[in-house]
Amino acid sequence: MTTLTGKTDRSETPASQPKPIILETQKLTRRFGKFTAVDNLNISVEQGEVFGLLGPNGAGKSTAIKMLTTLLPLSTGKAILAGYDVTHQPNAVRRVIGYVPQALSADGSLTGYENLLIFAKLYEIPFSRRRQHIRDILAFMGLQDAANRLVRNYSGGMIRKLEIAISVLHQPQILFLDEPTVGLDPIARTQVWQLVKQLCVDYGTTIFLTTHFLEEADNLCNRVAIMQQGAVATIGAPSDLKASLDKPNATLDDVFIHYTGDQLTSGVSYRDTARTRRTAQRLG
Ligand SMILES: Nc1ncnc2c1ncn2[C@@H]1O[C@H](COP(=O)(O)OP(=O)(O)OP(=O)(O)O)[C@@H](O)[C@H]1O
Repeated sequence: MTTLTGKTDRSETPASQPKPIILETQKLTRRFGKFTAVDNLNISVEQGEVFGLLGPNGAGKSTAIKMLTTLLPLSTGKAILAGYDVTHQPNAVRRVIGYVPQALSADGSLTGYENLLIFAKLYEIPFSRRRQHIRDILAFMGLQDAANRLVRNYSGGMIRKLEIAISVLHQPQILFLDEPTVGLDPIARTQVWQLVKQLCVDYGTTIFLTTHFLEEADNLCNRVAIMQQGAVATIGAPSDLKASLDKPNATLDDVFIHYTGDQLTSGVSYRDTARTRRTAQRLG
């Protein structure tokens, strides 16, 4: 079955077949002056995987995503996405990725449909297919009834869904989500995570995300990397990481604390930050 991403539905792929690596970094490094924000990052992500980049504030997660999405030049190292080199083939990389940044990116003064229309034009989706394509995506996101409402009247969860809809309009192979559920209430968070999972299951989209919600990362991610001070402290399937701790019924929180010490440079604990962000209002 051809899908939104233009790829084959994963359900048709035999489970035993090894999946290709769609994203690989080799010694990915970013310095700001003398400070190293991302330090020799080596990560590989399989096609169709949900991969989570975790870590305390300032660990380097957003900087890594900005390099992978061509928004920030690499200091040293290499990153290959869907066969394209981010340094030497940035335009090709941009065509195969979608990106939802932390900050609000939808235009509140336009309707949901108009927001999508602008990007459909930017992505050069042919006029004959534009209308139907936007309708299909709005339906997938459960936003069809809100299509003609101004986005400034959307809830935070609806805006996030619209931003994800915009980011997959051009059928990216890899979707980057930088803290997609920050500031959302628990119900909206669950809806967004379900959508992300659905994108992956139905359309084979590879998801690369950051989050501060470890329980959700545990449920959603096939593998996670925990970053600490720019470097990968550990990487693996949540179940394997939990099993590797000498603690019965260990959670991903336990794994996180084990590798990071659960302390921010400011002295505020990671859990406090996650709690604060849980109640934050994205739209002010
Ligand atoms: N443009 C910049 N100039 C100087 N330092 C920067 C710049 N961007 C990021 N940094 C620093 O790099 C480090 C990593 O920041 P980054 O935003 O990648 O962390 P993060 O893990 O995404 O944190 P958070 O969870 O708070 O989003 C931080 O110490 C930050 O202050």
